Amino acid sequence: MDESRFTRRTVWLEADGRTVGILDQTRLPFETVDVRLTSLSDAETAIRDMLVRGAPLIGAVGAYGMALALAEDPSDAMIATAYDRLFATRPTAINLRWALDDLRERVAPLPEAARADAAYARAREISDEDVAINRAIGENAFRLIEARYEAIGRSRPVEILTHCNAGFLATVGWGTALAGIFLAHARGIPVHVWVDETRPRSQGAYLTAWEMRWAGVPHTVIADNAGGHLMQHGRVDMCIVGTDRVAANGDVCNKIGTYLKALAAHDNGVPFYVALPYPTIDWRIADGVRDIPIEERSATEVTVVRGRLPDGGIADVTVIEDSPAANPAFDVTPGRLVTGLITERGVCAASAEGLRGLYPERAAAE
Ligand SMILES: CSC[C@H]1O[C@H](OP(=O)(O)O)[C@H](O)[C@@H]1O
Repeated sequence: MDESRFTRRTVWLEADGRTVGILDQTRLPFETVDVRLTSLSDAETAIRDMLVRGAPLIGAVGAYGMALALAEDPSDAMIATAYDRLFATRPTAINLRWALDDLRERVAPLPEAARADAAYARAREISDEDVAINRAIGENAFRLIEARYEAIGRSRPVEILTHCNAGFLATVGWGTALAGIFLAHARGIPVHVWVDETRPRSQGAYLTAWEMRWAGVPHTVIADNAGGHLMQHGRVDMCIVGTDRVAANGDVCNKIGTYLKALAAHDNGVPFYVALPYPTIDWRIADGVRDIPIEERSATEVTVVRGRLPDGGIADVTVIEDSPAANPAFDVTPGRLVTGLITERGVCAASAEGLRGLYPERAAAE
Protein backbone atom coordinates (compact mmCIF):
# COMPACT_ATOMS: atom_id res chain seq x y z
CA MET A 1 0.00 0.00 0.00
CA ASP A 2 1.27 3.46 -0.86
CA GLU A 3 1.04 4.96 2.59
CA SER A 4 1.96 8.41 1.28
CA ARG A 5 -1.62 8.69 0.10
CA PHE A 6 -2.61 9.22 3.73
CA THR A 7 0.20 11.51 4.73
CA ARG A 8 -0.76 14.21 2.23
CA ARG A 9 0.64 17.31 3.80
CA THR A 10 -2.23 19.39 5.12
CA VAL A 11 0.50 21.68 6.44
CA TRP A 12 4.12 21.85 5.24
CA LEU A 13 7.21 24.03 5.23
CA GLU A 14 8.13 25.51 1.84
CA ALA A 15 11.65 25.19 0.41
CA ASP A 16 12.61 28.61 1.80
CA GLY A 17 12.37 27.12 5.28
CA ARG A 18 10.14 29.99 6.46
CA THR A 19 6.90 29.99 4.46
CA VAL A 20 4.21 27.59 5.69
CA GLY A 21 1.93 25.90 3.16
CA ILE A 22 -1.59 24.67 3.94
CA LEU A 23 -4.46 23.11 2.04
CA ASP A 24 -7.40 25.54 2.27
CA GLN A 25 -10.13 23.26 3.59
CA THR A 26 -12.85 25.90 3.24
CA ARG A 27 -12.65 25.34 -0.54
CA LEU A 28 -13.01 21.52 -0.42
CA PRO A 29 -14.56 19.49 -1.93
CA PHE A 30 -15.30 21.95 -4.72
CA GLU A 31 -11.75 23.20 -5.26
CA THR A 32 -8.26 22.17 -4.16
CA VAL A 33 -6.37 25.35 -3.25
CA ASP A 34 -3.08 25.66 -1.39
CA VAL A 35 -2.38 28.81 0.64
CA ARG A 36 0.94 30.23 1.85
CA LEU A 37 1.25 31.57 5.40
CA THR A 38 4.02 34.16 5.87
CA SER A 39 3.09 35.87 9.13
CA LEU A 40 1.52 35.42 12.56
CA SER A 41 -1.62 37.09 11.23
CA ASP A 42 -1.85 34.58 8.38
CA ALA A 43 -1.68 31.69 10.86
CA GLU A 44 -4.31 33.29 13.11
CA THR A 45 -6.68 33.73 10.18
CA ALA A 46 -6.08 30.21 8.90
CA ILE A 47 -7.09 28.69 12.25
CA ARG A 48 -9.91 31.08 13.16
CA ASP A 49 -11.56 30.88 9.72
CA MET A 50 -11.04 27.09 9.52
CA LEU A 51 -8.82 27.02 6.45
CA VAL A 52 -7.20 24.39 8.65
CA ARG A 53 -9.28 22.57 11.30
CA GLY A 54 -9.17 19.42 13.34
CA ALA A 55 -7.49 19.37 16.75
CA PRO A 56 -4.08 17.90 15.81
CA LEU A 57 -3.80 20.05 12.68
CA ILE A 58 -4.76 23.18 14.62
CA GLY A 59 -1.95 22.33 17.05
CA ALA A 60 0.60 21.91 14.26
CA VAL A 61 -0.40 25.17 12.55
CA GLY A 62 -0.34 26.93 15.91
CA ALA A 63 3.26 25.75 16.34
CA TYR A 64 4.17 27.07 12.89
CA GLY A 65 2.33 30.29 13.74
CA MET A 66 4.68 30.80 16.69
CA ALA A 67 7.64 30.17 14.35
CA LEU A 68 6.33 32.71 11.84
CA ALA A 69 5.92 35.24 14.66
CA LEU A 70 9.49 34.72 15.92
CA ALA A 71 10.87 35.05 12.40
CA GLU A 72 9.31 38.54 12.41
CA ASP A 73 10.34 39.44 15.96
CA PRO A 74 12.15 37.01 18.33
CA SER A 75 11.53 39.08 21.47
CA ASP A 76 9.99 37.92 24.74
CA ALA A 77 7.10 40.29 24.04
CA MET A 78 6.40 38.55 20.72
CA ILE A 79 6.38 35.12 22.39
CA ALA A 80 3.64 36.38 24.72
CA THR A 81 1.75 38.19 21.96
CA ALA A 82 1.88 35.24 19.56
CA TYR A 83 0.82 32.82 22.30
CA ASP A 84 -2.21 34.94 23.25
CA ARG A 85 -3.30 35.69 19.67
CA LEU A 86 -3.02 32.08 18.50
CA PHE A 87 -4.60 30.72 21.69
CA ALA A 88 -7.59 33.03 21.17
CA THR A 89 -8.34 31.73 17.67
CA ARG A 90 -10.33 28.64 18.78
CA PRO A 91 -10.96 27.72 22.44
CA THR A 92 -11.98 24.06 22.40
CA ALA A 93 -9.29 21.89 20.77
CA ILE A 94 -6.70 21.39 23.52
CA ASN A 95 -3.97 20.55 21.00
CA LEU A 96 -3.55 24.26 20.27
CA ARG A 97 -2.72 25.05 23.91
CA TRP A 98 -0.55 21.94 24.12
CA ALA A 99 1.50 23.05 21.09
CA LEU A 100 1.79 26.68 22.18
CA ASP A 101 2.87 25.64 25.69
CA ASP A 102 5.46 23.32 24.13
CA LEU A 103 6.87 26.01 21.81
CA ARG A 104 6.97 28.67 24.51
CA GLU A 105 8.77 26.32 26.90
CA ARG A 106 11.38 25.49 24.27
CA VAL A 107 12.12 28.91 22.81
CA ALA A 108 11.84 31.23 25.83
CA PRO A 109 15.16 30.08 27.36
CA LEU A 110 17.02 30.54 24.06
CA PRO A 111 18.88 33.62 22.86
CA GLU A 112 16.69 35.66 20.51
CA ALA A 113 18.87 34.83 17.49
CA ALA A 114 18.16 31.10 17.92
CA ARG A 115 14.44 31.25 18.57
CA ALA A 116 12.95 31.23 15.06
CA ASP A 117 15.01 28.26 13.84
CA ALA A 118 14.21 26.33 17.02
CA ALA A 119 10.50 27.06 16.64
CA TYR A 120 10.41 25.90 13.02
CA ALA A 121 12.33 22.75 13.95
CA ARG A 122 9.92 21.97 16.80
CA ALA A 123 6.86 22.65 14.65
CA ARG A 124 8.22 20.15 12.13
CA GLU A 125 8.83 17.60 14.91
CA ILE A 126 5.27 18.05 16.19
CA SER A 127 3.99 17.54 12.64
CA ASP A 128 6.05 14.43 12.03
CA GLU A 129 5.12 13.02 15.45
CA ASP A 130 1.44 13.53 14.66
CA VAL A 131 1.74 11.39 11.51
CA ALA A 132 3.48 8.61 13.46
CA ILE A 133 1.02 8.74 16.35
CA ASN A 134 -1.99 8.57 14.04
CA ARG A 135 -0.49 5.62 12.19
CA ALA A 136 -0.32 3.83 15.56
CA ILE A 137 -3.90 4.82 16.36
CA GLY A 138 -4.83 3.33 13.01
CA GLU A 139 -3.29 -0.02 13.91
CA ASN A 140 -5.19 -0.13 17.20
CA ALA A 141 -8.44 0.83 15.48
CA PHE A 142 -7.75 -1.70 12.71
CA ARG A 143 -7.67 -4.50 15.29
CA LEU A 144 -11.13 -3.47 16.54
CA ILE A 145 -12.53 -3.41 13.00
CA GLU A 146 -10.90 -6.77 12.22
CA ALA A 147 -12.40 -8.26 15.40
CA ARG A 148 -15.81 -6.94 14.39
CA TYR A 149 -15.41 -8.53 10.97
CA GLU A 150 -14.66 -11.88 12.61
CA ALA A 151 -17.62 -11.43 14.96
CA ILE A 152 -20.00 -11.10 12.01
CA GLY A 153 -18.49 -14.21 10.48
CA ARG A 154 -16.68 -12.35 7.72
CA SER A 155 -20.14 -12.39 6.09
CA ARG A 156 -20.42 -8.78 4.94
CA PRO A 157 -18.70 -5.41 5.19
CA VAL A 158 -18.25 -3.90 8.64
CA GLU A 159 -20.69 -0.98 8.92
CA ILE A 160 -19.03 2.00 10.60
CA LEU A 161 -20.61 5.36 11.40
CA THR A 162 -18.46 8.45 11.80
CA HIS A 163 -19.24 12.08 12.61
CA CYS A 164 -17.57 15.23 11.31
CA ASN A 165 -14.07 14.76 9.87
CA ALA A 166 -11.30 13.04 11.79
CA GLY A 167 -9.35 11.87 8.76
CA PHE A 168 -6.02 13.02 7.40
CA LEU A 169 -7.56 16.45 6.77
CA ALA A 170 -7.98 16.91 10.53
CA THR A 171 -4.34 16.06 11.21
CA VAL A 172 -0.93 16.23 9.60
CA GLY A 173 -1.41 12.69 8.30
CA TRP A 174 -3.53 9.52 8.51
CA GLY A 175 -6.25 11.06 10.72
CA THR A 176 -7.47 9.56 13.95
CA ALA A 177 -10.97 8.07 13.61
CA LEU A 178 -10.45 7.26 9.94
CA ALA A 179 -6.91 5.84 10.13
CA GLY A 180 -8.11 2.34 11.04
CA ILE A 181 -10.72 2.47 8.28
CA PHE A 182 -8.05 3.29 5.70
CA LEU A 183 -5.91 0.38 6.94
CA ALA A 184 -8.83 -2.10 6.99
CA HIS A 185 -9.82 -1.17 3.44
CA ALA A 186 -6.23 -1.39 2.22
CA ARG A 187 -5.80 -4.80 3.88
CA GLY A 188 -8.89 -6.27 2.28
CA ILE A 189 -11.33 -6.12 5.17
CA PRO A 190 -14.58 -4.86 3.59
CA VAL A 191 -15.97 -1.80 5.31
CA HIS A 192 -18.80 0.61 4.56
CA VAL A 193 -18.85 4.01 6.22
CA TRP A 194 -21.95 6.00 7.12
CA VAL A 195 -20.76 9.59 6.85
CA ASP A 196 -22.71 12.08 8.95
CA GLU A 197 -22.92 15.26 6.88
CA THR A 198 -22.27 17.18 10.12
CA ARG A 199 -24.08 20.46 9.83
CA PRO A 200 -23.54 23.36 9.91
CA ARG A 201 -19.99 23.29 8.44
CA SER A 202 -20.61 19.90 6.82
CA GLN A 203 -17.15 18.52 7.52
CA GLY A 204 -18.56 15.04 6.95
CA ALA A 205 -20.22 15.71 3.61
CA TYR A 206 -17.44 18.01 2.38
CA LEU A 207 -14.30 16.49 3.91
CA THR A 208 -14.85 12.91 5.10
CA ALA A 209 -16.69 11.99 1.91
CA TRP A 210 -13.81 13.55 -0.05
CA GLU A 211 -11.33 11.39 1.88
CA MET A 212 -13.46 8.27 1.35
CA ARG A 213 -13.46 8.93 -2.40
CA TRP A 214 -9.71 9.65 -2.25
CA ALA A 215 -9.06 6.28 -0.58
CA GLY A 216 -11.75 4.35 -2.50
CA VAL A 217 -13.64 3.39 0.66
CA PRO A 218 -17.35 2.52 0.15
CA HIS A 219 -19.44 5.10 1.97
CA THR A 220 -22.83 6.79 2.14
CA VAL A 221 -23.42 10.37 3.25
CA ILE A 222 -26.40 10.69 5.61
CA ALA A 223 -28.26 13.49 7.30
CA ASP A 224 -27.08 14.00 10.87
CA ASN A 225 -30.44 12.84 12.20
CA ALA A 226 -30.37 9.49 10.37
CA GLY A 227 -27.75 7.75 12.50
CA GLY A 228 -30.08 6.81 15.34
CA HIS A 229 -32.54 5.19 12.95
CA LEU A 230 -29.73 3.17 11.29
CA MET A 231 -28.47 1.97 14.66
CA GLN A 232 -32.01 1.07 15.76
CA HIS A 233 -32.35 -1.15 12.67
CA GLY A 234 -29.04 -2.95 13.01
CA ARG A 235 -27.30 -1.11 10.17
CA VAL A 236 -24.30 0.05 12.25
CA ASP A 237 -21.70 -2.32 13.73
CA MET A 238 -19.64 0.36 15.43
CA CYS A 239 -19.14 4.12 15.66
CA ILE A 240 -15.66 5.69 15.49
CA VAL A 241 -15.27 9.45 15.94
CA GLY A 242 -12.47 11.88 16.69
CA THR A 243 -12.24 14.38 19.53
CA ASP A 244 -10.96 17.85 20.28
CA ARG A 245 -10.39 17.37 23.98
CA VAL A 246 -10.68 14.46 26.41
CA ALA A 247 -10.92 15.38 30.10
CA ALA A 248 -9.00 13.50 32.78
CA ASN A 249 -12.24 11.70 33.70
CA GLY A 250 -12.70 10.39 30.13
CA ASP A 251 -15.43 12.81 29.04
CA VAL A 252 -15.09 13.46 25.30
CA CYS A 253 -15.54 16.82 23.58
CA ASN A 254 -16.19 16.58 19.87
CA LYS A 255 -18.16 18.18 17.05
CA ILE A 256 -21.74 19.12 17.90
CA GLY A 257 -24.01 16.12 17.47
CA THR A 258 -21.52 13.56 18.77
CA TYR A 259 -23.33 13.29 22.11
CA LEU A 260 -26.60 12.47 20.33
CA LYS A 261 -24.87 9.69 18.35
CA ALA A 262 -23.39 8.30 21.56
CA LEU A 263 -26.84 8.25 23.18
CA ALA A 264 -28.31 6.38 20.20
CA ALA A 265 -25.39 3.95 20.20
CA HIS A 266 -25.78 3.29 23.92
CA ASP A 267 -29.52 2.74 23.53
CA ASN A 268 -28.95 0.22 20.73
CA GLY A 269 -25.89 -1.59 22.08
CA VAL A 270 -23.61 -0.27 19.33
CA PRO A 271 -19.94 0.08 20.37
CA PHE A 272 -18.94 3.77 20.38
CA TYR A 273 -15.19 4.45 20.03
CA VAL A 274 -13.28 7.70 20.17
CA ALA A 275 -9.83 7.98 18.57
CA LEU A 276 -7.26 10.44 19.87
CA PRO A 277 -3.53 11.16 20.19
CA TYR A 278 -2.05 11.96 23.61
CA PRO A 279 -1.94 15.77 23.08
CA THR A 280 -5.75 15.71 22.98
CA ILE A 281 -5.95 14.68 26.64
CA ASP A 282 -6.45 17.61 29.01
CA TRP A 283 -5.20 16.34 32.37
CA ARG A 284 -6.13 19.65 33.99
CA ILE A 285 -9.88 19.18 33.51
CA ALA A 286 -11.48 16.78 35.98
CA ASP A 287 -15.02 16.96 34.58
CA GLY A 288 -15.39 17.47 30.85
CA VAL A 289 -19.15 17.98 30.72
CA ARG A 290 -18.85 20.76 33.28
CA ASP A 291 -15.60 22.43 32.34
CA ILE A 292 -14.57 22.04 28.69
CA PRO A 293 -15.13 25.41 26.94
CA ILE A 294 -17.50 25.13 23.96
CA GLU A 295 -16.77 27.38 20.99
CA GLU A 296 -19.72 29.45 19.79
CA ARG A 297 -19.23 30.18 16.10
CA SER A 298 -21.01 32.67 13.84
CA ALA A 299 -24.71 32.09 13.16
CA THR A 300 -23.98 32.62 9.47
CA GLU A 301 -22.43 29.14 9.44
CA VAL A 302 -25.98 27.87 10.09
CA THR A 303 -27.83 30.24 7.78
CA VAL A 304 -25.44 30.18 4.80
CA VAL A 305 -24.41 27.07 2.82
CA ARG A 306 -21.65 26.75 0.19
CA GLY A 307 -22.44 24.71 -2.91
CA ARG A 308 -21.94 24.21 -6.61
CA LEU A 309 -24.25 26.02 -9.01
CA PRO A 310 -25.73 24.42 -12.12
CA ASP A 311 -23.20 26.36 -14.23
CA GLY A 312 -20.36 24.76 -12.21
CA GLY A 313 -19.56 27.83 -10.15
CA ILE A 314 -19.28 27.86 -6.40
CA ALA A 315 -21.56 30.09 -4.31
CA ASP A 316 -22.61 30.75 -0.74
CA VAL A 317 -26.40 30.70 -0.46
CA THR A 318 -28.54 31.93 2.43
CA VAL A 319 -30.88 29.09 3.40
CA ILE A 320 -32.33 30.59 6.57
CA GLU A 321 -33.56 34.17 6.52
CA ASP A 322 -34.93 36.57 9.10
CA SER A 323 -34.62 34.20 12.05
CA PRO A 324 -31.94 34.12 14.73
CA ALA A 325 -29.62 31.10 14.68
CA ALA A 326 -27.30 29.61 17.31
CA ASN A 327 -24.10 27.71 16.56
CA PRO A 328 -22.40 25.85 19.45
CA ALA A 329 -19.60 24.04 17.61
CA PHE A 330 -18.99 21.15 20.04
CA ASP A 331 -20.64 19.04 22.72
CA VAL A 332 -19.31 16.77 25.45
CA THR A 333 -20.11 13.06 25.67
CA PRO A 334 -19.81 11.58 29.18
CA GLY A 335 -17.25 8.81 29.34
CA ARG A 336 -19.96 6.34 30.47
CA LEU A 337 -21.34 6.43 26.90
CA VAL A 338 -17.96 5.66 25.31
CA THR A 339 -16.98 2.02 24.73
CA GLY A 340 -13.29 2.80 24.45
CA LEU A 341 -10.66 5.44 23.73
CA ILE A 342 -8.36 4.41 20.86
CA THR A 343 -4.93 5.97 21.36
CA GLU A 344 -1.43 5.43 19.98
CA ARG A 345 -0.69 3.31 23.06
CA GLY A 346 -3.76 1.08 22.86
CA VAL A 347 -7.45 1.10 23.77
CA CYS A 348 -8.66 2.06 27.24
CA ALA A 349 -11.88 2.78 29.08
CA ALA A 350 -13.08 6.39 28.90
CA SER A 351 -12.36 6.93 32.57
CA ALA A 352 -9.71 8.40 34.85
CA GLU A 353 -8.44 4.89 35.60
CA GLY A 354 -8.35 3.96 31.94
CA LEU A 355 -6.35 7.05 30.97
CA ARG A 356 -3.96 6.77 33.93
CA GLY A 357 -3.35 3.14 32.99
CA LEU A 358 -2.19 4.11 29.49
CA TYR A 359 -0.36 7.30 30.48
CA PRO A 360 0.87 6.89 34.07
CA GLU A 361 3.73 9.32 33.61
CA ARG A 362 1.56 12.10 32.20
CA ALA A 363 -1.19 11.73 34.77
CA ALA A 364 1.40 11.97 37.54
CA ALA A 365 3.08 15.01 35.97
CA GLU A 366 -0.06 17.18 36.00
C1 LIG B 1 -8.94 14.64 14.89
S1 LIG B 1 -9.70 16.04 15.52
C2 LIG B 1 -11.12 16.12 14.51
C3 LIG B 1 -12.21 16.91 15.17
O1 LIG B 1 -12.10 18.32 14.90
C4 LIG B 1 -13.32 18.74 14.32
O2 LIG B 1 -13.68 20.03 14.69
P1 LIG B 1 -13.42 21.25 13.65
O3 LIG B 1 -13.68 20.73 12.26
O4 LIG B 1 -14.42 22.31 14.10
O5 LIG B 1 -12.00 21.68 13.88
C5 LIG B 1 -14.33 17.73 14.81
O6 LIG B 1 -14.70 17.95 16.16
C6 LIG B 1 -13.54 16.47 14.64
O7 LIG B 1 -14.02 15.34 15.31
